[in-house]
Amino acid sequence: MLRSCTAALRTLRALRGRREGASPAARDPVLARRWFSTEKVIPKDHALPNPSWSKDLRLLFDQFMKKCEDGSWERLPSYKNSKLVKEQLSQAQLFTRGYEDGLGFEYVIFYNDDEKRTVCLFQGGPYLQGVPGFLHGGAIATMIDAAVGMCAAIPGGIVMTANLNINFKRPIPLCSVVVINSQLDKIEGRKLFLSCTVRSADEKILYSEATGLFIKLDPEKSLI
Ligand SMILES: CCCCCCCCCCCCCC(=O)SCCNC(=O)CCNC(=O)[C@H](O)C(C)(C)COP(=O)(O)OP(=O)(O)OC[C@H]1O[C@@H](n2cnc3c(N)ncnc32)[C@H](O)[C@@H]1OP(=O)(O)O
Repeated sequence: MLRSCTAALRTLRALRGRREGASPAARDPVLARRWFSTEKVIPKDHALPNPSWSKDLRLLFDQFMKKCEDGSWERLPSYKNSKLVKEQLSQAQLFTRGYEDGLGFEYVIFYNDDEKRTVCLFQGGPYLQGVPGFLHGGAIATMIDAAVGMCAAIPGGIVMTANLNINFKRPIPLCSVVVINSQLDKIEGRKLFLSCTVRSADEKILYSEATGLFIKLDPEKSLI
């Protein structure tokens, strides 16, 4: 936990240095290599380990990657930008991917098609603080929405959250790793009903429980 916070703060210090006119490369060669690479820019898959990931997150990631080997689970890639956005919205980014590595939402989602469920491994960084030392409830809700939404979107296609009901049972320590288990419970026409739990990496602490209703968009209806 301490190491991941340290890595996140290193990024933060380098960014501050950049604002103040100092070269991040001079301050941090690791960041410099990452930022000033001459390689062709290709969309970055953010659902892969980076140096801000804690040992706990790496360990769980490796365990799930092993489960992917027989095809029962698959890792879902994740990108900041969507090709769907129009030119004037070219700065649009997926909310959960708008932070430098380690400062905000670090996560990866795995999907099991037979069981219609996802497991999201999530490490909330220092920019997501609410009560000092703990994650902000809105950040937890965001991550639940994204994880449960993904579980709905794979079978449902383009869906939107109509209702999300969360019970926050225990505060989540900042920079710790939690496991968000989401399950598709029922489909009724365009309505997808899901539930989820948020637990500590060792599964001993139940932090939050939630239920969600997602609606498959009707192509005949306009959103506005
Ligand atoms: C492949 C995709 C990739 C995506 C990648 C990125 C994923 C990242 C994931 C990020 C995830 C982030 C996700 C986000 O951030 S989504 C952003 C937050 N959500 C919104 O902004 C949604 C706003 N709401 C709407 O636009 C509309 O209300 C929607 C589209 C949801 C439904 O309007 P629509 O006109 O289409 O449907 P309808 O009104 O005919 O209703 C249909 C049925 O549903 C029932 N109903 C409706 N609402 C409720 C309710 N609140 N409780 C109980 N029931 C409700 C209704 O009674 C009816 O039932 P029935 O009469 O048929 O029995």
